[in-house]
Amino acid sequence: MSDLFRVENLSKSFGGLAVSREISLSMGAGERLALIGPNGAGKTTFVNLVTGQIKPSAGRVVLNGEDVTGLGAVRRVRKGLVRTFQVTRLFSELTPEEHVTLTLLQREGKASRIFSRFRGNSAVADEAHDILGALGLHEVARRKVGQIAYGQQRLLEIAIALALKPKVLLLDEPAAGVPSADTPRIEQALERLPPSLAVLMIEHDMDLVFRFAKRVVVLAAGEIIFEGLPSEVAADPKVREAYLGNYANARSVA
Ligand SMILES: Nc1ncnc2c1ncn2[C@@H]1O[C@H](COP(=O)(O)OP(=O)(O)OP(=O)(O)O)[C@@H](O)[C@H]1O
Repeated sequence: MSDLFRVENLSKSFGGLAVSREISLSMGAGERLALIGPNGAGKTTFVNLVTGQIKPSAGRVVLNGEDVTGLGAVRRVRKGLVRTFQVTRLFSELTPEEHVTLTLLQREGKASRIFSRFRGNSAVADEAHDILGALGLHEVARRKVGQIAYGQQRLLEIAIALALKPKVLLLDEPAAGVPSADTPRIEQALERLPPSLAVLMIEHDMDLVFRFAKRVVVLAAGEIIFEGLPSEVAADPKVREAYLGNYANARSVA
Protein backbone atom coordinates (compact mmCIF):
# COMPACT_ATOMS: atom_id res chain seq x y z
CA MET A 1 0.00 0.00 0.00
CA SER A 2 1.55 3.34 -0.99
CA ASP A 3 1.82 6.00 1.69
CA LEU A 4 -0.89 8.62 1.81
CA PHE A 5 0.39 9.86 5.11
CA ARG A 6 3.49 9.32 7.15
CA VAL A 7 5.35 10.69 10.12
CA GLU A 8 9.08 10.43 10.46
CA ASN A 9 10.90 10.46 13.78
CA LEU A 10 8.29 12.68 15.38
CA SER A 11 9.49 13.81 18.80
CA LYS A 12 8.17 16.13 21.47
CA SER A 13 9.36 17.02 24.95
CA PHE A 14 7.61 19.11 27.55
CA GLY A 15 10.49 20.41 29.63
CA GLY A 16 12.46 17.33 30.57
CA LEU A 17 9.60 14.94 29.77
CA ALA A 18 9.91 13.18 26.40
CA VAL A 19 6.28 12.52 25.42
CA SER A 20 6.89 11.46 21.81
CA ARG A 21 10.07 9.64 20.99
CA GLU A 22 11.03 9.33 17.34
CA ILE A 23 7.67 8.03 16.24
CA SER A 24 7.57 6.85 12.63
CA LEU A 25 4.55 5.33 10.94
CA SER A 26 2.71 5.48 7.66
CA MET A 27 -0.79 4.88 6.37
CA GLY A 28 -2.24 4.14 2.98
CA ALA A 29 -5.61 5.27 1.61
CA GLY A 30 -8.45 3.29 3.14
CA GLU A 31 -6.40 1.97 6.01
CA ARG A 32 -7.97 1.35 9.42
CA LEU A 33 -5.38 1.70 12.17
CA ALA A 34 -5.81 1.77 15.94
CA LEU A 35 -3.35 3.57 18.18
CA ILE A 36 -3.52 2.16 21.69
CA GLY A 37 -1.47 2.36 24.86
CA PRO A 38 -1.78 2.91 28.59
CA ASN A 39 -2.93 6.25 30.01
CA GLY A 40 -0.29 8.90 29.53
CA ALA A 41 1.47 6.96 26.75
CA GLY A 42 1.38 10.00 24.47
CA LYS A 43 -1.48 9.09 22.11
CA THR A 44 -3.29 12.44 22.19
CA THR A 45 0.02 14.27 22.02
CA PHE A 46 0.79 12.30 18.86
CA VAL A 47 -2.51 13.39 17.29
CA ASN A 48 -1.84 16.98 18.37
CA LEU A 49 1.56 16.83 16.66
CA VAL A 50 0.14 15.32 13.47
CA THR A 51 -2.69 17.83 13.17
CA GLY A 52 -0.63 20.88 14.10
CA GLN A 53 -2.15 21.73 17.50
CA ILE A 54 1.39 21.56 18.88
CA LYS A 55 4.80 21.79 17.22
CA PRO A 56 7.20 18.87 17.34
CA SER A 57 10.67 19.18 18.82
CA ALA A 58 11.91 17.14 15.84
CA GLY A 59 10.61 15.07 12.95
CA ARG A 60 8.28 15.50 9.99
CA VAL A 61 4.64 15.03 9.03
CA VAL A 62 4.13 14.23 5.34
CA LEU A 63 0.76 14.15 3.56
CA ASN A 64 0.53 13.05 -0.06
CA GLY A 65 4.27 13.53 -0.40
CA GLU A 66 4.13 17.09 0.94
CA ASP A 67 5.92 18.05 4.14
CA VAL A 68 3.21 19.79 6.20
CA THR A 69 5.21 20.06 9.44
CA GLY A 70 5.51 23.83 9.13
CA LEU A 71 1.80 24.39 8.50
CA GLY A 72 -0.72 25.38 11.15
CA ALA A 73 -3.74 23.26 12.06
CA VAL A 74 -6.20 25.06 9.77
CA ARG A 75 -4.04 24.65 6.68
CA ARG A 76 -3.53 20.99 7.48
CA VAL A 77 -7.30 20.54 7.68
CA ARG A 78 -7.65 22.12 4.22
CA LYS A 79 -5.16 19.60 2.92
CA GLY A 80 -7.18 16.73 4.35
CA LEU A 81 -5.70 16.04 7.78
CA VAL A 82 -8.72 16.15 10.09
CA ARG A 83 -9.30 15.09 13.69
CA THR A 84 -11.97 14.74 16.32
CA PHE A 85 -11.39 15.40 20.00
CA GLN A 86 -11.54 13.18 23.08
CA VAL A 87 -14.19 15.45 24.59
CA THR A 88 -16.99 16.93 22.49
CA ARG A 89 -16.65 20.53 21.34
CA LEU A 90 -20.13 21.31 20.10
CA PHE A 91 -22.56 24.23 20.43
CA SER A 92 -25.47 23.04 22.55
CA GLU A 93 -27.89 25.58 21.09
CA LEU A 94 -27.27 24.58 17.46
CA THR A 95 -28.70 21.52 15.74
CA PRO A 96 -26.65 18.75 14.05
CA GLU A 97 -27.91 20.07 10.72
CA GLU A 98 -26.60 23.54 11.53
CA HIS A 99 -23.24 22.21 12.68
CA VAL A 100 -22.65 20.20 9.51
CA THR A 101 -24.05 22.86 7.18
CA LEU A 102 -21.87 25.52 8.75
CA THR A 103 -18.85 23.29 8.35
CA LEU A 104 -19.65 22.68 4.68
CA LEU A 105 -20.13 26.41 4.06
CA GLN A 106 -16.91 27.18 5.90
CA ARG A 107 -15.08 24.61 3.80
CA GLU A 108 -16.33 26.30 0.66
CA GLY A 109 -15.65 29.82 1.92
CA LYS A 110 -19.35 30.65 2.06
CA ALA A 111 -19.84 30.88 5.79
CA SER A 112 -21.42 34.34 5.47
CA ARG A 113 -24.52 32.57 4.13
CA ILE A 114 -25.35 31.41 7.62
CA PHE A 115 -27.38 34.60 7.87
CA SER A 116 -29.66 33.41 5.09
CA ARG A 117 -30.31 30.23 7.09
CA PHE A 118 -28.66 28.08 4.40
CA ARG A 119 -31.63 28.37 2.05
CA GLY A 120 -30.88 28.60 -1.64
CA ASN A 121 -27.89 26.31 -1.29
CA SER A 122 -29.49 22.98 -1.90
CA ALA A 123 -26.22 21.27 -2.80
CA VAL A 124 -24.90 22.04 0.67
CA ALA A 125 -28.20 21.05 2.27
CA ASP A 126 -28.15 17.75 0.35
CA GLU A 127 -24.58 17.04 1.34
CA ALA A 128 -25.34 17.79 5.01
CA HIS A 129 -28.34 15.50 4.77
CA ASP A 130 -26.20 12.69 3.31
CA ILE A 131 -23.46 13.03 5.90
CA LEU A 132 -25.91 13.07 8.81
CA GLY A 133 -27.79 10.15 7.30
CA ALA A 134 -24.61 8.08 6.91
CA LEU A 135 -23.98 8.51 10.61
CA GLY A 136 -27.54 7.65 11.60
CA LEU A 137 -28.32 11.21 12.73
CA HIS A 138 -31.28 11.88 10.45
CA GLU A 139 -33.86 11.83 13.16
CA VAL A 140 -32.07 14.29 15.40
CA ALA A 141 -30.76 16.57 12.63
CA ARG A 142 -33.00 19.44 13.72
CA ARG A 143 -32.83 19.02 17.47
CA LYS A 144 -30.58 21.18 19.60
CA VAL A 145 -27.33 19.37 20.35
CA GLY A 146 -27.89 19.94 24.06
CA GLN A 147 -30.96 17.72 23.79
CA ILE A 148 -29.50 14.71 21.96
CA ALA A 149 -27.77 11.69 23.49
CA TYR A 150 -24.04 11.85 24.16
CA GLY A 151 -23.39 9.01 21.72
CA GLN A 152 -25.13 11.05 19.03
CA GLN A 153 -22.99 14.06 19.93
CA ARG A 154 -19.89 11.93 19.41
CA LEU A 155 -21.25 10.84 16.02
CA LEU A 156 -21.91 14.46 15.16
CA GLU A 157 -18.24 15.20 15.78
CA ILE A 158 -17.41 12.58 13.17
CA ALA A 159 -20.02 14.09 10.84
CA ILE A 160 -18.38 17.50 11.18
CA ALA A 161 -14.99 15.96 10.47
CA LEU A 162 -16.38 14.26 7.34
CA ALA A 163 -17.83 17.57 6.17
CA LEU A 164 -14.26 18.81 5.97
CA LYS A 165 -13.55 16.16 3.30
CA PRO A 166 -10.65 14.48 5.06
CA LYS A 167 -8.13 12.21 3.41
CA VAL A 168 -6.80 11.17 6.80
CA LEU A 169 -9.14 11.15 9.79
CA LEU A 170 -7.81 10.91 13.34
CA LEU A 171 -10.43 9.91 15.89
CA ASP A 172 -9.49 10.54 19.52
CA GLU A 173 -11.51 8.03 21.57
CA PRO A 174 -14.76 8.17 19.60
CA ALA A 175 -16.52 5.94 22.13
CA ALA A 176 -15.24 7.67 25.30
CA GLY A 177 -18.06 8.52 27.67
CA VAL A 178 -20.66 6.74 25.53
CA PRO A 179 -22.87 4.30 27.47
CA SER A 180 -22.03 0.74 26.44
CA ALA A 181 -25.56 0.21 25.11
CA ASP A 182 -24.84 2.92 22.51
CA THR A 183 -21.36 1.71 21.51
CA PRO A 184 -22.74 -0.46 18.66
CA ARG A 185 -24.04 2.72 16.99
CA ILE A 186 -20.56 4.20 17.04
CA GLU A 187 -19.18 0.95 15.69
CA GLN A 188 -21.71 0.85 12.84
CA ALA A 189 -20.92 4.45 11.96
CA LEU A 190 -17.20 3.67 11.87
CA GLU A 191 -17.86 0.71 9.58
CA ARG A 192 -19.65 3.00 7.15
CA LEU A 193 -16.87 5.58 6.86
CA PRO A 194 -15.81 6.22 3.24
CA PRO A 195 -13.66 3.28 2.11
CA SER A 196 -10.88 5.46 0.67
CA LEU A 197 -10.44 7.41 3.89
CA ALA A 198 -7.40 6.54 6.02
CA VAL A 199 -8.58 6.33 9.62
CA LEU A 200 -6.39 6.33 12.72
CA MET A 201 -8.37 5.72 15.88
CA ILE A 202 -7.26 6.10 19.47
CA GLU A 203 -9.50 3.97 21.61
CA HIS A 204 -9.47 2.27 24.99
CA ASP A 205 -12.37 -0.05 24.22
CA MET A 206 -10.46 -3.09 23.04
CA ASP A 207 -13.48 -4.85 21.60
CA LEU A 208 -14.08 -1.86 19.38
CA VAL A 209 -10.38 -1.72 18.46
CA PHE A 210 -10.29 -5.35 17.45
CA ARG A 211 -13.39 -5.11 15.32
CA PHE A 212 -12.38 -1.87 13.64
CA ALA A 213 -8.65 -2.04 13.06
CA LYS A 214 -6.70 -4.04 10.52
CA ARG A 215 -3.45 -2.87 12.11
CA VAL A 216 -2.60 -1.87 15.65
CA VAL A 217 0.18 0.39 16.89
CA VAL A 218 0.98 0.41 20.60
CA LEU A 219 2.56 3.43 22.26
CA ALA A 220 4.13 3.29 25.70
CA ALA A 221 6.05 6.15 27.29
CA GLY A 222 6.02 8.02 23.98
CA GLU A 223 7.50 5.18 21.97
CA ILE A 224 6.09 2.65 19.52
CA ILE A 225 6.57 -0.73 21.15
CA PHE A 226 4.43 -2.79 18.77
CA GLU A 227 3.04 -2.56 15.28
CA GLY A 228 1.13 -5.44 13.75
CA LEU A 229 -2.09 -7.36 13.46
CA PRO A 230 -4.83 -7.12 16.10
CA SER A 231 -4.57 -10.89 16.53
CA GLU A 232 -0.91 -10.57 17.51
CA VAL A 233 -0.99 -7.64 19.89
CA ALA A 234 -2.28 -9.27 23.06
CA ALA A 235 0.43 -11.93 23.01
CA ASP A 236 3.33 -9.52 22.53
CA PRO A 237 5.57 -9.52 25.64
CA LYS A 238 6.37 -5.80 25.48
CA VAL A 239 2.70 -4.94 25.19
CA ARG A 240 1.83 -7.19 28.10
CA GLU A 241 4.52 -5.54 30.19
CA ALA A 242 3.35 -2.04 29.25
CA TYR A 243 -0.14 -2.93 30.33
CA LEU A 244 1.05 -4.21 33.70
CA GLY A 245 1.47 -7.85 33.04
CA ASN A 246 -1.27 -9.46 31.05
CA TYR A 247 -4.08 -8.87 28.59
CA ALA A 248 -6.77 -9.18 31.23
CA ASN A 249 -5.15 -6.25 33.01
CA ALA A 250 -4.76 -4.49 29.66
CA ARG A 251 -8.49 -4.57 29.17
CA SER A 252 -9.22 -3.15 32.57
CA VAL A 253 -6.41 -0.59 32.58
CA ALA A 254 -7.14 0.54 29.04
N1 LIG B 1 1.00 20.55 27.37
C1 LIG B 1 1.60 19.67 28.14
N2 LIG B 1 2.54 20.04 29.02
C2 LIG B 1 3.18 19.15 29.81
N3 LIG B 1 2.94 17.81 29.78
C3 LIG B 1 2.00 17.38 28.93
C4 LIG B 1 1.29 18.26 28.06
N4 LIG B 1 0.43 17.52 27.30
C5 LIG B 1 0.60 16.24 27.68
N5 LIG B 1 1.55 16.15 28.66
C6 LIG B 1 2.01 14.93 29.30
O1 LIG B 1 2.36 14.04 28.26
C7 LIG B 1 2.06 12.69 28.62
C8 LIG B 1 1.23 12.06 27.54
O2 LIG B 1 -0.08 12.65 27.54
P1 LIG B 1 -1.17 12.26 26.46
O3 LIG B 1 -2.41 13.01 26.82
O4 LIG B 1 -0.62 12.44 25.10
O5 LIG B 1 -1.35 10.71 26.77
P2 LIG B 1 -2.48 9.71 26.26
O6 LIG B 1 -1.78 8.47 25.84
O7 LIG B 1 -3.34 10.38 25.26
O8 LIG B 1 -3.28 9.46 27.59
P3 LIG B 1 -4.85 9.09 27.84
O9 LIG B 1 -5.03 7.70 27.35
O10 LIG B 1 -4.98 9.19 29.33
O11 LIG B 1 -5.68 10.11 27.11
C9 LIG B 1 1.38 12.76 29.98
O12 LIG B 1 2.34 12.49 30.96
C10 LIG B 1 0.90 14.18 30.05
O13 LIG B 1 0.82 14.63 31.39
